[in-house]
Amino acid sequence: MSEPFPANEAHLQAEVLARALPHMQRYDDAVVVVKYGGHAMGDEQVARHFAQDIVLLEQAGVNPVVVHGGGPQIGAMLEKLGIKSQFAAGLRITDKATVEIVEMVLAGSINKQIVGFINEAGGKAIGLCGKDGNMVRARKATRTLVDPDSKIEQVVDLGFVGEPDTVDTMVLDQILGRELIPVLAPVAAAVDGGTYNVNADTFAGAIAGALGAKRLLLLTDVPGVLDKSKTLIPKLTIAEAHALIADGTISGGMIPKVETCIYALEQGVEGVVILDGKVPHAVLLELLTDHGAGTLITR
Ligand SMILES: Nc1ncnc2c1ncn2[C@@H]1O[C@H](COP(=O)(O)OP(=O)(O)O)[C@@H](O)[C@H]1O
Ligand SMILES: CC(=O)N[C@@H](CCC(=O)OP(=O)(O)O)C(=O)O
Repeated sequence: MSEPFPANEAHLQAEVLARALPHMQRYDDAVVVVKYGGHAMGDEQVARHFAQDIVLLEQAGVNPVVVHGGGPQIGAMLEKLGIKSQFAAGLRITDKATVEIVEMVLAGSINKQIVGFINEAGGKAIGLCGKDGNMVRARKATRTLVDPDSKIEQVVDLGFVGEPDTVDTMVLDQILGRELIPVLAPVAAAVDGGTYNVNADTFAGAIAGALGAKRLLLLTDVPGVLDKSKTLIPKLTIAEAHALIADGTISGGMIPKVETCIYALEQGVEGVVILDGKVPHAVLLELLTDHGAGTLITR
């Protein structure tokens, strides 16, 4: 339990709660998918605040679904094991040895860590990955990249990197609305039974689309989408986002993030926000106060 406000500040707490009411009503019974990126997870105190936010949402009648990443944590484990890793278009080129580590780190240690934090905050979290109940089946992902010098297009083999092919929400439908909070690791089954490493943003977008989520929040380590002079862009349309990818303003890990936003919006998700997950209570700030944070992308 946190320290109570002194008596003279208690009215402030009541005021704050009352002001959150219209926001709570807006999201009553709605599904909100929150993607918690590996870079945003670094600080344990921030992770505890994140867990509190998720439990508070659930208490307020929202149905939060957490999808987590873990890119830096996978990188650290690969380095420990002496396995080299490379990225193309923001995606980790994943060989057989790497996909085993990816599954171990994502569906094992990180998933259970987040479940632990949410349960410590008084929630009832259930940790799953895309393989559970055949929730997410993936197909092999490919990317075509243009060589900056020769300008020749090259197809890059990303190995065991998958893109969601089908999403079966049966397991999530059983969980949601019953005070249980699903926490999902972005590992999926291949149609032939193997394992695919799926970018966590892409995974979150597919889940949000399949569930018809009202909001998708992507928590990362930057304030949102930044322009060339590193200033936050508060609002973007799909067309503007495409243009920023094409002119190179959006690069690296921000590419799958923004592509996910576009996909989720096209699937019917009402609004998608990219925001800084290292800000304490970033989720509550975005959903339950008048001050939106980060970059809101809309159709
Ligand atoms: N235009 C941009 N605005 C903000 N971040 C960008 C942009 N272009 C590239 N990035 C990079 O994308 C990173 C976020 O993606 P990523 O590292 O994959 O985060 P996460 O682990 O949270 O998914 C930022 O830290 C930044 O280095
Ligand atoms: C294919 C691919 O790139 N998969 C990611 C999965 C984890 C992830 O996406 O984590 P963040 O959200 O922290 O970046 C990876 O291997 O790093």
